[in-house]
Amino acid sequence: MSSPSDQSPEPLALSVNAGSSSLKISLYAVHSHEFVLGVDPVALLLTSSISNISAPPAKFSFKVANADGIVSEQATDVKDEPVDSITDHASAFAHFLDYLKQEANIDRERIQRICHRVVHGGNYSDPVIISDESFHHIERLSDLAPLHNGAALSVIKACIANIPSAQSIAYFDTAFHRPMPAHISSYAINQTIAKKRGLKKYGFHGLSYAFILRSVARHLEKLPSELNLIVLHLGSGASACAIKEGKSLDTSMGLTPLNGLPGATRAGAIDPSLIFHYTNKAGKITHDRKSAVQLHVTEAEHILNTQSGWKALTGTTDFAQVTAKADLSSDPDYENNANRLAFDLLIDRIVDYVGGYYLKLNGEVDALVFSGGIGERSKEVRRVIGGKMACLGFEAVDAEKNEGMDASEGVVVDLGAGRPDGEVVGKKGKKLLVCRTDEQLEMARECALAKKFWD
Ligand SMILES: Nc1ncnc2c1ncn2[C@@H]1O[C@H](COP(=O)(O)OP(=O)(O)O)[C@@H](O)[C@H]1O
Ligand SMILES: CC(=O)OP(=O)(O)O
Ligand SMILES: [Mg+2]
Repeated sequence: MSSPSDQSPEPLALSVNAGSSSLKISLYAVHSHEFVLGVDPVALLLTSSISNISAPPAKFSFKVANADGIVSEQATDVKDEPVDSITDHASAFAHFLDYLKQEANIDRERIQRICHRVVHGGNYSDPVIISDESFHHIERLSDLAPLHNGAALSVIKACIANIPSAQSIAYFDTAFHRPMPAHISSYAINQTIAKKRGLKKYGFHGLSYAFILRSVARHLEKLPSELNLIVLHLGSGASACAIKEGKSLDTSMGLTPLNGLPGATRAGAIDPSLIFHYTNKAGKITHDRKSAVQLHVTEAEHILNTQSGWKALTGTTDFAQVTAKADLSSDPDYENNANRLAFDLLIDRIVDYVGGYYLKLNGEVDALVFSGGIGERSKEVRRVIGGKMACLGFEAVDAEKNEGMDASEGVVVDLGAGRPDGEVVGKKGKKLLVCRTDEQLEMARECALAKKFWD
């Protein structure tokens, strides 16, 4: 096991990203609190991920960065080690802390700030220091993000207990979407009830979209406020976002992260009446004993959040396996190949959003960006979606760049091969990009630059 190269007395910031089926944790040295264009105020020391938390055995990875803050694909630390003792986000974090203590030469006392990705922040628009009040605010929103907020709170509790020297700060996925105009974020329901109960589109994956916007702006040498993008964040939970002049215009998730694109265990958008025909217990409250907080979710929400998506269609939550068995080179046989049905269904739903967002942006789109585990790794999804974009004037997918994506370097990779008519788009727009999103870095960066959190 290599040791982190950082032995300087700079403060450290830990960033924790509790996803629906994963926990991703990165540790950074904080170099500066000043904004300098193109320079990161933090440097990565190590990163760890625990995946498959909802489809055991969970898999643990732990990698130490080199002196340039880069984790190479060849890093020899732990990779995808199955760990039976990990059954939820709290035990995943405990495993990480044990590992940090035993294997990495890090003094926990040096960790001064811990940034937590909290998926639902309601009307909070800025990050908040964890206090009794903010903790309870996040707890009250747990029913609106049943796979997420409780998991984040369990890790926040573990940090308060095990790293008492550090201050915990919550960063919200919903914050990025606060600028959405009311005619887009409102549902066509009674507005008195909607306002009283906060029933509107909040949108999620906002930390990822903020990171992608900044990274693509850097890549295209433009200001974020000059960019119109359609971004696909395709992971265990999947969403799309239309970004207009650097602000969220629309996104596919809604009041909760259930709406929109289907995911590993989530149905995505359905006719809301469907669930009452699926089960006659739809309205019954279920008590999820595994959840770290008391959840009041209905059987309907339980089924649509945890018993649907790729898991229901194919039996696996891993889209790589779905793709491998989809037999993409033959005509579809949906009756006999559930994997092909799942693959084509995802493509169909992505096309719905991309087409709609293209019109909402008046066809003025700088780039379509793929991100998340599926967007960054599935050459098949990128090839098929990329192919469909050509009719809108996007560059064609360069097959070699697309196939070689895993081995390529950089945060943003351009897949474009010029227009089919031979015109090379260059910096004019309608590019096909992949962005290796990093919610942990987004939080650590924002934290380092927020002087109010360091006074
Ligand atoms: N080569 C691949 N092809 C298609 N999908 C992949 C591939 N590798 C990983 N994935 C998918 O990416 C998902 C994880 O995405 P990620 O964004 O890391 O998840 P999370 O939502 O937990 O943060 C996995 O569940 C798997 O379905
Ligand atoms: C909001 C959401 O679904 O997040 P994740 O994909 O990390 O589960
Ligand atoms: Mg995620």
